[in-house]
Amino acid sequence: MKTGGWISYVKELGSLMRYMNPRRKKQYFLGMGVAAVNQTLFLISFSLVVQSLVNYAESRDTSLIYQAFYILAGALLLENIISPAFTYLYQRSVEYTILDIRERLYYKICRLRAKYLEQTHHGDLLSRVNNDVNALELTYSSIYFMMLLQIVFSIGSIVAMFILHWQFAAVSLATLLISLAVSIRFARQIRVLYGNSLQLLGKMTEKFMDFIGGIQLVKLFHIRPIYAQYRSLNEQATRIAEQTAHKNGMQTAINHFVSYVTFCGIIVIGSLLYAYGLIGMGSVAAFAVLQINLTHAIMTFGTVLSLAQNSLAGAQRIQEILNEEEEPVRIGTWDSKQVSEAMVEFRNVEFSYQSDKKVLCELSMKVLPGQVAAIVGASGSGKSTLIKLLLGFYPVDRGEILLQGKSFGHYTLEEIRGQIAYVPQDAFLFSGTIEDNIRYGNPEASAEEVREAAGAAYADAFIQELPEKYQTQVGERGASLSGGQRQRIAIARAILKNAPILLLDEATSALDNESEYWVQKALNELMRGRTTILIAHRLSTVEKADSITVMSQGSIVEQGTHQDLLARGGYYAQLYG
Ligand SMILES: Nc1ncnc2c1ncn2[C@@H]1O[C@H](COP(=O)(O)OP(=O)(O)OP(=O)(O)O)[C@@H](O)[C@H]1O
Repeated sequence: MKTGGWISYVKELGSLMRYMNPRRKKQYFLGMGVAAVNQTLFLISFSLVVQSLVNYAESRDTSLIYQAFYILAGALLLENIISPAFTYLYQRSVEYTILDIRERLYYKICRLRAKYLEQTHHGDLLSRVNNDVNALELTYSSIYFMMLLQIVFSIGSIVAMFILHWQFAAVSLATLLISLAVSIRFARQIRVLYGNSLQLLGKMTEKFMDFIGGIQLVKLFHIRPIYAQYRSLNEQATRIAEQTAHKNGMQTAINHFVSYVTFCGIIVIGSLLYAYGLIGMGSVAAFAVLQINLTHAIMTFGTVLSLAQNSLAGAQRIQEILNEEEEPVRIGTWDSKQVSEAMVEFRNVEFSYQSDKKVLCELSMKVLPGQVAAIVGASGSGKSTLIKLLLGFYPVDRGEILLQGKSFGHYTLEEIRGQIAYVPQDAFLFSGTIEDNIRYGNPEASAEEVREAAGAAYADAFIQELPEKYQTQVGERGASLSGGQRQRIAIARAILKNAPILLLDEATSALDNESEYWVQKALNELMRGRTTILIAHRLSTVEKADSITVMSQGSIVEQGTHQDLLARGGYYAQLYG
C-alpha cells in the first residue's frame, strides 16, 4: 500500500470534522479520548486478572486473589462511573453538530439559485438532508469512537504484550499490520459501492415522491412504468447491498484467518516456552486473552472502516449542496440615471434560460402606481417568466427592471420581495393551521389582524364553520381544503403582507362558479389601492384592467385597453373573438 494512499485516507476521514465547530470539537475529542482510554484499561485489566488467577493456581499465594479483585474493582469503577460521563460529553457534541448541519442545509437551500432548485428533484434534496446526514451522524456518534477505541486498545494491548514478552508482541504487531492493510484495501472498494448506493437512495426518494404526489393518477391510469422504475432502482440497490455484503464477508474471513493462525501460533510457541521454563503459565494465559481481544479489535476496526465509507460518500453529497452557488444579495445594475414614474417598469428586457433560446426579447412595459396591468398571451409566450424576473429569481440578460422608479440594483433581493405580494395559480399551503398559514404574510400580526385579513378575503365565514376554526390543520399542501378555500387563504396571506405591488397568476381558472365568485371578490379586495400585475389565462377577467399587454413568443405584440385592442382588430381581437 502506498504511503500517499494512507495519508489521503486519514485526511479524508479527518475532513469530516469540518462540520463541527471548534468548541464542540474539543468536547468531542476529550469525551471520546477519555472514554476510549477507560474502555481500553477495562479490557486490558481482564488479562491481568487472568494472569493473577492462573499464577494463584500455580503458587497458592492468596495475595494474588486480592490483586485480581482490586484490578477488577478499579476496572468496573472506570467503566461504569467515569466512562458514561465522558460518553455523554461527546454524544452531546454530535447531536449539536447534526443540528448545525441540518440548519446549514436548510438555510443554504433557502439561498440557492432558482435555476438549481428548478433543475434538482426535491426527492434528491430530501435524501441528502435525511439519508446523508444520518450516515454522517452514525460516523460521529459510533464509527469514530469505535475506530479510536480499537486503535487505543490495539496500542494498549501491544504495549502490554511487549511488557509480558517482546517476541510474542512482535508477532501480534505483524498480524495487526496485515489486517489493517486488508481492511483499507476492502474499504476503498466498499466506498465506491456506498457512493452508488446513496445515489440510488436519492433516486428512489425522487421516484417515491413522484409516486405519492401523483397517487391519484397512478390509481386512475394504472400507471405501471412508475412502479417499474421504482422496482428497477430497488433491485439495483439490492444488488449493490449484496456486493457490499460480499466484500464485508471476504474482509472478515481474511482477518479471521490471519488472526486465528496467529492465535494458534502463540498457543503453540507459548506452550513450548512454558515447557522449557522460559515463561510462566500466567503470562501465557494473559497473552492469550490479549490476543483474542486484539483479534476482535482488528476485525471491528475493519468493519467500522467500511461503514465510514458510507459517511464519506454522504459527506461528499452534503458538501456538493453547501458548495452550490447562492443567489446574490442584489441583482441588476445600480444606475441612478435610470428613473421612472412607473411603479414597475420593464425596459428593453431580454432573457433566456439557456443561451441558445431567447424567452423574452426587447420587452418594455410600464405599470403606473395604483393601476392594474393584465398580461395575456398563448401558453409558453413568457408570462410566468416575467413574474420570475420581477421576483428576482433570475437576473435579466439585458435591459433593466425598475421598481418604484429606481433600477433593480438599488434594492437587495429581500427588499424587492418585501415590496411584492404574490398569489400563484396553485395556492400553496404549508402543513399547519389555517392561522399559521395566513400569518406567514406577516409573522408579527396579531390574531385579530389575521381574522381581519381572512374577513377581507371572504374566508372567515367558511373558516368559522370548520370544527377547529382558525386552528384547523390544513393537511399536506392544504389537502383538507377545496381549491377555492386554499386560494382565499393565500389571498388573506397576501392581504396581511400589505405590500404595494401585487402579482397575480390568475387564480380562478380551475374553480367552479361559486368558488370563483368568492375568490374574485377576495381578489378585488386585495387589489384595492395596490399596483397589480395580473397574468390572465382567460380573457374575460382582463376587461377592466387599465392596460393589457399581449405577448407572443417572448415579445409584446400589442398594448392598450380592452376597447383599444378590440377596435384595433389585431391579435387580441382574434384571441377574444
Ligand atoms: N425553468 C425553465 N428552464 C428552461 N426553460 C423554461 C423554464 N421555464 C419556462 N421555460 C420556457 O420558457 C418559455 C416561456 O415559459 P413561461 O412559463 O414563461 O410561459 P407562460 O406564458 O407563462 O406559459 P403558460 O401560460 O402555459 O403558463 C417556454 O418556452 C418554456 O418552455
